[in-house]
Amino acid sequence: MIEAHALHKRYGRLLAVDGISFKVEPGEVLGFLGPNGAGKSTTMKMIAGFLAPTSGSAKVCGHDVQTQPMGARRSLGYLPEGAPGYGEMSPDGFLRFIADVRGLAGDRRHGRIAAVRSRLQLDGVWEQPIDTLSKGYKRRVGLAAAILHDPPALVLDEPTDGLDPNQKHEVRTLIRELARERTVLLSTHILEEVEAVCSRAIIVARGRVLADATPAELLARSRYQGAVSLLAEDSIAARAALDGMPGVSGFHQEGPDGRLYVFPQGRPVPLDAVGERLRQRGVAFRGLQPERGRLDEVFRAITAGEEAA
Ligand SMILES: Nc1ncnc2c1ncn2[C@@H]1O[C@H](COP(=O)(O)OP(=O)(O)OP(=O)(O)O)[C@@H](O)[C@H]1O
Repeated sequence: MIEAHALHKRYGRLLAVDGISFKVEPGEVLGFLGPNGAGKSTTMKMIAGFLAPTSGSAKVCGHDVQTQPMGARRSLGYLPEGAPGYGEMSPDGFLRFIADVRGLAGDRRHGRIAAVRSRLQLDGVWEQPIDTLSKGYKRRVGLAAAILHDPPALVLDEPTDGLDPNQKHEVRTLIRELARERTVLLSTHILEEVEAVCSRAIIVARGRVLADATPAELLARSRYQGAVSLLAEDSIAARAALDGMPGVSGFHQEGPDGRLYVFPQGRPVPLDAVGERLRQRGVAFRGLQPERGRLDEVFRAITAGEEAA
């Protein structure tokens, strides 16, 4: 379990974190989401014990990060933003170094290094300087270091930032696997990541929590949820045909192909009835489909006007 209680962090005149509280239970992947400068990294550094809070506290598996740092550090794996330091070292040297820092010795040390080498598929680059690895492999080395001591809780700061789509997919699959037996807090500003790996998301801006919900609950706030969309040969005729239809609240046309969105009123727009009505009125159309809602729109609505100065 990871807990934050009224965390505050002040940098001079800037209150970067302004009373953030949450709990992450085992088996949960909590996405920490927010615009640039929202206070995500600062919060994660306070949970990881790299930065002292101005006030408030954090606990990892019941250990207070400030007053019981040894217990908290033992229980937590932390992936900082960007690439691992010590770029001149190979994954082999770096992970042996981390094992020393973590106080791993004997069979356990040997076993854990072999376990992360295999789990993160580092065989092919084991002796290569980290500086010369691709971003995807660098991130794998960072994750290997974070889980080397087999901690029950993980804090991952933007784990897929800067990776190409294949590497993103690979790291997300790994996170989902790791999360099965752990508590995971990850920060991101990539909305698709929330849907791909998170069981819950907290949206922060200017150091405050603005929303705490499951991805499905967030999607339910989208005006696109329950809408249908279609490509009409004559979209003015399509609008005229559907205008006033029960359950339809309005229209919006967008995108390079001029897709027409039909918004719901109360309950989802009935897809079949829309198709039937267009056919009856002789309006040619294709690509009629239901819409599931858009996280980007919900995120924008929640954080509008909340960018850091
Ligand atoms: N050491 C520091 N000294 C002064 N200000 C800082 C320091 N570290 C961060 N800040 C400021 O605190 C605010 C929060 O920064 P933080 O890095 O926590 O945000 P973030 O949500 O992680 O942003 P990003 O998505 O860009 O990484 C920003 O305005 C940032 O400029």
